[in-house]
Amino acid sequence: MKINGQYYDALIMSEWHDLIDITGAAAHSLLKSLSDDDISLLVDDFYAYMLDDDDARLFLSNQLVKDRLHATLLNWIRQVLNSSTADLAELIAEQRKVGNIHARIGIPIDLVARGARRVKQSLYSRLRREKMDPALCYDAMRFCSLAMDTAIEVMTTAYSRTHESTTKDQENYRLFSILDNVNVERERQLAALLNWENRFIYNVATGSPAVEIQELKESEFGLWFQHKGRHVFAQVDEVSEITALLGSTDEFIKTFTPDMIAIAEQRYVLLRTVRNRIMKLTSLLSSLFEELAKFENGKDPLTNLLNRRFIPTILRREIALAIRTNTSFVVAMLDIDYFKKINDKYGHDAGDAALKNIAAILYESVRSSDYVFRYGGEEFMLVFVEITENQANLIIDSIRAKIAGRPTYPTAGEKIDLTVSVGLCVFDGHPDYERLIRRADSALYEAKQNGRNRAETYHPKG
Ligand SMILES: Nc1nc2c(ncn2[C@@H]2O[C@H](COP(=O)(O)OP(=O)(O)OP(=O)(O)O)[C@@H](O)[C@H]2O)c(=O)[nH]1
Repeated sequence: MKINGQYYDALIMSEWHDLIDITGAAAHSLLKSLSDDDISLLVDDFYAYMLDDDDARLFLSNQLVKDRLHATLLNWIRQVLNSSTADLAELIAEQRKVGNIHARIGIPIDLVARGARRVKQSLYSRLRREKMDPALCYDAMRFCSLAMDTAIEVMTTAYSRTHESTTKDQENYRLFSILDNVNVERERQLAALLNWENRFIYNVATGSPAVEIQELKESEFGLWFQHKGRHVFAQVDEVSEITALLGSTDEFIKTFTPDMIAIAEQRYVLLRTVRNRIMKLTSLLSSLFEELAKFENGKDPLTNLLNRRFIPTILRREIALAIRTNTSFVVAMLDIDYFKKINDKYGHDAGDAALKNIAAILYESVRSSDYVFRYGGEEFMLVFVEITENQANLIIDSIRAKIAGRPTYPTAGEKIDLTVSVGLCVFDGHPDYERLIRRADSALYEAKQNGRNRAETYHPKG
C-alpha cells in the first residue's frame, strides 16, 4: 500500500498523540525520572551487543562515531520516552532526518530494528527493577514500546524513500560505468549477429547438414547476450523479447529437416523467417543501446566531467572501502574566483570556454583512480582516493599552477587569467558523506574569505 506523505504524517502524529494521552501521568513521570546514568547503561549495553555483530561493527566501530553516537542515542531515548504533545511535530521531523541519514550512510534497516529491540529489552529490565504497581508497569512499558516503534517506523519510511532513489542512481551508475565501451560494444554485437546470419545462409544454401548450423544462442552474440547483455540491461523491456526470440529462432530452425531444406520453397520460408527475426533482433539491440545512451548525461555535457548526481554512489562506495581497508581519501571543492565578472565582461561563451579549460586541467591532473565532478556552475569537486592531506595539497598546488599558466583567449588579443579557491577535507572515518562535503565546502568558504586564489584544509575546531 502506498501511503500519501501528508496523510501518513497526520496519521502518525495523531496516533502518537493518542498514545501520550492514554498513558497515565504516573507512567510519564516514572519514565521522565530515569536518570542519565540509567539511560547511559542502556546505551552501553546497546554498544556491547551491536559491536558483537560483524555488519554492525562496520558502522559503529569508529571511535568518532562511537563518541557521537553515545550522546545521540542517549538523547534519542530520552526524547522518545519524554515525548509530549507539544514537541511531537519536531520529534517526528527529527526521526525522518535520522532515517535519511541512515539511508545515506547505507546502514541496513534490520540493524536499526535490532538495535531498537535491544534498547527496549534492557529498558524493560530496568523498569522491572522498580517496585511498582503492575498496572503502572504495564502503562510505562506500553508507552516505551509503542513510542519507540512509532519513531522507528517514521525513520523507516524516510529511509525507504531515500533508499529507493539511491538504488536507482546506483543502477544508472553501473550502466554508465560501461558507457566508455558502448559504441564499440554495439558495433561488435551487431556484427556478431550478422556474421551468424551469413554463416547460416551459407550453410542452408550449400545444403550443409543441419547439425552444422550453429544455434543462435551458442553464437558469439548469443553468448554475449546470455552472460553480459542480459545483466547489463536487466531493467530494460527489450531484454525478455530478445531472450524469447533467440530461443524460438533456434527451435524454428530445428523443425527443418534436410529433406525440407532441399525443397526450394521450404528453404525460402526458412531463410525469410530467419532474416525477419534477425532484423527484429537488430532493431531490439539498437534500442537497448539507445536506452544506455540516455545515461550519457552521467557526464556533464559542457565539461564532460562526472555529473554530481553520482556523488552519493561514489562517496558511499569510497567510504565503505576506506573503512574496510583502514585507508583515507580527500574531498576537494574547487571554485573559480570572480567568475561572474568573466561572464559579464567577455560573455557567456567565453565563460563556457573557461569552464572547459579548467575542467580539462583538472581531468589531466588527477590520477585515473580519482574522480572529478562538475558540482555546480563554476564549482568542481575532486575525490582523491588513498592519499594523505599533504599529497592532496601538492596536487592542488600543481592544479593551481597549471590554471595560472594556461589562460583562456576569448578573442585574438584578449586574455582571461583565472584563479581558483579550494577547500579540502580528509575523510576521518565518519560514514556520512554529506558531512564530508559540508566540511570541504566550509574550507572553501574560508579560502574565499582569506582572499581567494588559495587552498584551505578543514580542521576540526578545538
Ligand atoms: N558561462 C557560464 N557561466 C556559468 C555557468 N554556470 C554558472 N555560471 C555563472 O557563474 C557565476 C558564478 O558567480 P558567483 O557565484 O557570484 O561567484 P564568482 O563571481 O565566481 O565569485 P566568487 O566565487 O565569490 O569568487 C554566475 O554569474 C553564473 O551565471 C555556465 O555553465 N557557463
